[in-house]
Amino acid sequence: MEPCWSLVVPVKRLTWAKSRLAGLTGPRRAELALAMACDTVAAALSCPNVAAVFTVTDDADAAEALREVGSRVVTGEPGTGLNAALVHGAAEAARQRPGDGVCALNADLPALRPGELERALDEAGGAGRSFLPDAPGVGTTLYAAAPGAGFAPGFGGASRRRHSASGAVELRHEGVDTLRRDVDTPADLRAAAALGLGPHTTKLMSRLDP
Ligand SMILES: Nc1nc2c(ncn2[C@@H]2O[C@H](COP(=O)(O)OP(=O)(O)OP(=O)(O)O)[C@@H](O)[C@H]2O)c(=O)[nH]1
Ligand SMILES: C=C(OP(=O)(O)O)C(=O)O
Repeated sequence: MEPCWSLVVPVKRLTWAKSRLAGLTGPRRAELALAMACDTVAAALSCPNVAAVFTVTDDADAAEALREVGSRVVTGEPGTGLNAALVHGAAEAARQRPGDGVCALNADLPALRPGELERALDEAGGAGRSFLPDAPGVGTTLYAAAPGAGFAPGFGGASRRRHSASGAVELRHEGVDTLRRDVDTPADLRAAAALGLGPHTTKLMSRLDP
């Protein structure tokens, strides 16, 4: 099958990222945020229906590493938060790959398996605008706009309810555990580890103090 999705993956400046993990990793928090982003991007790029991954970041260190794993880095976001950064990335994706569906994917999915993303995107292709709630069922890990559908993400806080109220279709929950398993807290990281972390995060975790 021809790849038909452009993914937009937002990566916050590393010094501000993953504040809820500060207690676990101390000064390694930024490295952990970047390792999880690299695993997310690498898994997404292995997905047969993903044509390109656009990472949106104004962090120079993150940009270098994210380029190395194969993403196209988009800089110059407005600086007004996550949804504005996603819209900025989606505009660049549409410029470079007109005709693709555009899908926002959080960068904190270190256990992501390409087959799960492939299945969700296949379903999203027939749904106009769609989304997948995170594992706790409050937030969102993926928001997709099929070709021709408007891209209007509403991430932040209780975004599952917001996306649902906007008329976006909630995708099936079955068989997509790694796609829903975002990592904000130490407990989330343990849950992701139980699913199987990607190589960047695994390598970093092995260096962290017990
Ligand atoms: N480019 C960009 N990415 C963002 C921004 N805010 C959040 N993100 C990204 O959006 C996704 C979800 O982010 P959050 O969970 O809200 O923030 P976080 O830094 O991951 O974690 P906390 O500090 O614990 O809130 C992650 O991939 C972040 O890197 C932003 O303003 N710009
Ligand atoms: C921004 C979101 O992610 P998180 O739960 O990681 O803050 C969200 O779920 O809308």
